[in-house]
Amino acid sequence: MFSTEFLDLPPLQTAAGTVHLPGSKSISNRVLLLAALSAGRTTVHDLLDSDDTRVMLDALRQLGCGVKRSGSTAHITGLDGRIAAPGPLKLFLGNAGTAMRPLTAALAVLGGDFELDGVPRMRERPIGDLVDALRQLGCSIEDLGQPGYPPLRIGRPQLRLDAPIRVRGDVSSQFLTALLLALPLVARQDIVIEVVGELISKPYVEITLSLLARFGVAVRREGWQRFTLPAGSRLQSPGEIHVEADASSASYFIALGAIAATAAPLRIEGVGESSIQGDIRFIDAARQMGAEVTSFANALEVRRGAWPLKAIDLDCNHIPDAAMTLAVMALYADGTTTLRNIASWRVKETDRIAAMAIELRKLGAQVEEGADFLRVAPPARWRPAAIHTYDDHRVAMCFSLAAFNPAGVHVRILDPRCVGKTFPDYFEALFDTARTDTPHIPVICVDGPTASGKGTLASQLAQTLGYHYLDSGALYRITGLAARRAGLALDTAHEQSIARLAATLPVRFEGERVILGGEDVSEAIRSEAAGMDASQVSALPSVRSALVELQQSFRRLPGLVADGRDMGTVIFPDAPLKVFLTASAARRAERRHKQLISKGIPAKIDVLRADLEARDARDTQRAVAPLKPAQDALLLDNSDQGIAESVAQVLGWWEDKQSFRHA
Ligand SMILES: Nc1ncnc2c1ncn2[C@@H]1O[C@H](COP(=O)(O)OP(=O)(O)OP(=O)(O)O)[C@@H](O)[C@H]1O
Ligand SMILES: Nc1ccn([C@H]2C[C@H](O)[C@@H](COP(=O)(O)O)O2)c(=O)n1
Repeated sequence: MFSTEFLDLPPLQTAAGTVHLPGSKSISNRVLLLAALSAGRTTVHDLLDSDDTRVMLDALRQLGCGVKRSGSTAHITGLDGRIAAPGPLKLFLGNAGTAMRPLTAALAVLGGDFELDGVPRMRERPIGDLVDALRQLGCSIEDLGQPGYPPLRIGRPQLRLDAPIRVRGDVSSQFLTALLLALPLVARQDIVIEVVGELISKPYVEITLSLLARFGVAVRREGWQRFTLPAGSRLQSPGEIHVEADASSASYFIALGAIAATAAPLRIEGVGESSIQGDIRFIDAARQMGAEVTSFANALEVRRGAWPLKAIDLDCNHIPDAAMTLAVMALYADGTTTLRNIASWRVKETDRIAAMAIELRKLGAQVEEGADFLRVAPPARWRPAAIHTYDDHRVAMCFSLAAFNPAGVHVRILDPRCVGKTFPDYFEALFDTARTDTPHIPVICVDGPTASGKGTLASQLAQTLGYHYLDSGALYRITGLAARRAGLALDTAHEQSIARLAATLPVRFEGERVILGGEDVSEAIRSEAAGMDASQVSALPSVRSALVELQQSFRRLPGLVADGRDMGTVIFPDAPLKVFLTASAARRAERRHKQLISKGIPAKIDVLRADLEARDARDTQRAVAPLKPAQDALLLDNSDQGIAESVAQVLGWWEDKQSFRHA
């Protein structure tokens, strides 16, 4: 997952390959709660691992439920309708509506002493209609803050089950879902639920009914107005259950295929058109806009059909979450798109109608918003934009698709980590399937003499920007080590043999570790002697040529920070930012001395200084790719600068080259 403050998306052009979708959030959290409340042990396969499922699992553990996880499988030992830890207990449910609403209902009918709360936005998400329904039933629920919103305190109920329970269905279908999931716990007699108002997001209620059936409870439904839980209903574990991949998450890749899969279809693994999730009907909307979608049992293939996409006017009540993706597809349409009946967007993770309108306008679109609709006309002129994401995963994911704009303007996604709610590796999946010409992939080069702090600076830049990192010196160090181990003298007489070694290095980078032929050589290549050997082999032209392609292969989306001696002059001459980092020899010797001593390696400062000056001399005087600043490099002497200052300086230079409008 990208945990950076922002993520810059360079212009993206096409898409291809296969994406494997994570499990559905809606199904995962329903299944977890049902498994926890039921009798027996349930093994849940393909469970989504995300912020929302984590808060649900934590809450279930606190309630005394047995939870064991291994990878995407969870083993839940159910409570069989009795809470092992009836409180007092405080449950923190983040911003997970799929945890807050059903847990409120389940705990309220079972009774105990519980306080349920979440992040500040959760305190703005209404729950009053559910609380009203539960109070009709005789549940004890106290508003601890603003009435009708979390936090809530739950006490012991005095249940009255004979009269129908009336619940509003026109604000959120989660209120009805919460009652349906909780009431089998107390179905000593038939329990009737009546929906007041037009029920929205019906497909989500269908998911609830179908999962209840898997747990042995057959709800009788009369239209979408009346639901009966038969007397004697009891939640019973099905033993094993598989979570379908998330159909709402599929929408970003269906849209990606429609916008950018020009040569071959994009394959989406995990859901097919027969999914039980309502958002799968996003496919119909995408087809209307021009996508060519083929469905398989558990996969989809999508490619671009009509281009530009066709503008649509659509009632989106049945696909409330996925419909946000349509708003971004509308940027690529041949006219104005109208998305109707989306009032529920206003009470989601953020006010999504307002958020989408503001951010789409930043890109240059003409947008009109109403209480329950959004109208989007594509930009006459695209503008680069920094997209505010409002701690809303869907805003972040759908706006990433704006990076395919034909004007090639850059898009910055602020707080990309918010995708952790449902699709932690969303951006990784996007970068695996998006394609762009290599020159579009940004590279920051940091060249300079030894111990100037290149590695420190470059790796911190990469971390801050979410870019890949290339320590090119490590490749010469590994080559030197491999040559020594092969018994080769590091001289021109052995140049071809060493070059052959370099071209076929069995090297792997695992985070900070360097693995050569299965052996961890991370420490071995860091010695001063290995640095000298690297300097020697790096003076051999054939060795340098042998390593060019490998170094250039590190240039991958979303970008690269590379450090070395010739990054800006030879390997990435088109890099948009080149930094030549220096510090006085005295200061560099001091730093190296400190570095070695801190690792328990004895060293003498004057010897280190002589060594690094010898290395500087060889690196700058060699015939091929000598150490020197590229013509367009910015010089940074950090002799009197700390690390943070150097990093801030270079980030400032990088920022000056960007053209984002900040919100
Ligand atoms: N601006 C700075 N101020 C003080 N110390 C620094 C600064 N930059 C780096 N250092 C320290 O100097 C030491 C050498 O830094 P680093 O390993 O990044 O240098 P390098 O240029 O990559 O060296 P080499 O080319 O030999 O790999 C490290 O201990 C690092 O923490
Ligand atoms: N792009 C590069 C990187 C490194 N070298 C050579 C010269 C250095 O002395 C040696 C070790 O590099 P370090 O790990 O200290 O950065 O490798 C080079 O020629 N070109």
